[in-house]
Amino acid sequence: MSPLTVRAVRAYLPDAGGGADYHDQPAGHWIDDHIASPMAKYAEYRASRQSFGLHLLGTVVVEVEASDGTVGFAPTTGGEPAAWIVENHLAKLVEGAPVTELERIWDRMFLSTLHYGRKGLALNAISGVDLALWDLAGKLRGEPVHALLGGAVRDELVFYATGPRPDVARDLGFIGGKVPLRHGPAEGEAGIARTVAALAQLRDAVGPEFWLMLDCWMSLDVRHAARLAHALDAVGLRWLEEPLLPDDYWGHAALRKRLPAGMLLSSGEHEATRYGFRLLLELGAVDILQPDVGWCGGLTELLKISALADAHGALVVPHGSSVYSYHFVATRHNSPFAEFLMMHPDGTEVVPMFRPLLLDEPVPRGGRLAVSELDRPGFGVRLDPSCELRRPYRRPSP
Ligand SMILES: C[C@H](O)[C@H](O)[C@@H](O)[C@@H](O)C(=O)O
Ligand SMILES: [Mg+2]
Repeated sequence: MSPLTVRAVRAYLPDAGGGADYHDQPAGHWIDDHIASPMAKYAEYRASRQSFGLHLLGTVVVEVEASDGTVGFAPTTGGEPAAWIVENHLAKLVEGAPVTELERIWDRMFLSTLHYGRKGLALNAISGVDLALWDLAGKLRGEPVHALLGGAVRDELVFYATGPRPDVARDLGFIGGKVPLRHGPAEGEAGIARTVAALAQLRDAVGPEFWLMLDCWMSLDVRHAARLAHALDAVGLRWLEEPLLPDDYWGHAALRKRLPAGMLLSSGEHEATRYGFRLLLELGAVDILQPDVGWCGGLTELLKISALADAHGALVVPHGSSVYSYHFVATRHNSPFAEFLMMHPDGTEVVPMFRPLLLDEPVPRGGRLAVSELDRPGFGVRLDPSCELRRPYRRPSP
């Protein structure tokens, strides 16, 4: 019997916001409420990250159809430009390939886009195709992706929650709460004082044992980050996250040496491929790597990043990406917990992270998720038919 091949690759855009581009939310959502960013040095862009376009790309849904009609899919961030890359470039390299050749397909997608890729949008597009191929592989075998990855090393996943209410996260059973930094260097000492007061209040609310983390979303410089970290020493932060520009590997390494004892440094959600993460590891820049499986190159690349990190004794706790990272976390010894992004508008309820895109999207209950809840073929989720999709770069069927 001839091997199954990829018959078609398609890229769709949902008509609704949210989904994989979870920053694409209506006004008033906590995730766009005065959160520090590199653009906050410009006062007009300080109150909202949407004001400088953080939400503009939107979600892209990639489908890969096998020659027997089976379809795998995955969403990621990238919107219409990513759809163009998938339909007008990557599809040329993927259509006709045996569905089992994920490594060779990945290599061809990465090498053929080097002249405009390496990181960012092109790697988001490659990640979407790669994740859709893993979903297809599971569906063809009738196995959940975690089984294809060598099987679970734990029976349940435990989660920390990212959002504005770590007090609610604690009551919901999460192991920790990560809050966004709101005041960057442009707000000077007054900004530091406001952050210290807010975090001290949160520490009082959650008690001494509950993990508290601060996500700085690339907004600081080494000097300000070191000053802020020491001002927060009494709060007992578990880690300081992504304080500097992602390309400032050297700054991360210098800052890590200047943090208070016991405060870890995490980064990586805007990094891509084993090459970028190798630089973070070899410079001793981070304690915890946080690749996003929809942005770093997909699951095929995340496995390489994970093995490299493991050899360096670093943890890999993927940036919130719903089921697309849960199957991975379930199977990796150096991924002891996972992130859950609280996408409810005020962060007080657990709702599916990629809503309104998916059906059967599992969510933590009591801050935990049994691996058995992932035991459906592929990534175990379906597209919600009520979420309209359009295909802007439709090509004639092969
Ligand atoms: C909450 C943070 O500001 C980001 O919006 C979030 O997407 C990311 O940095 C995270 O770690 O979840
Ligand atoms: Mg982050």
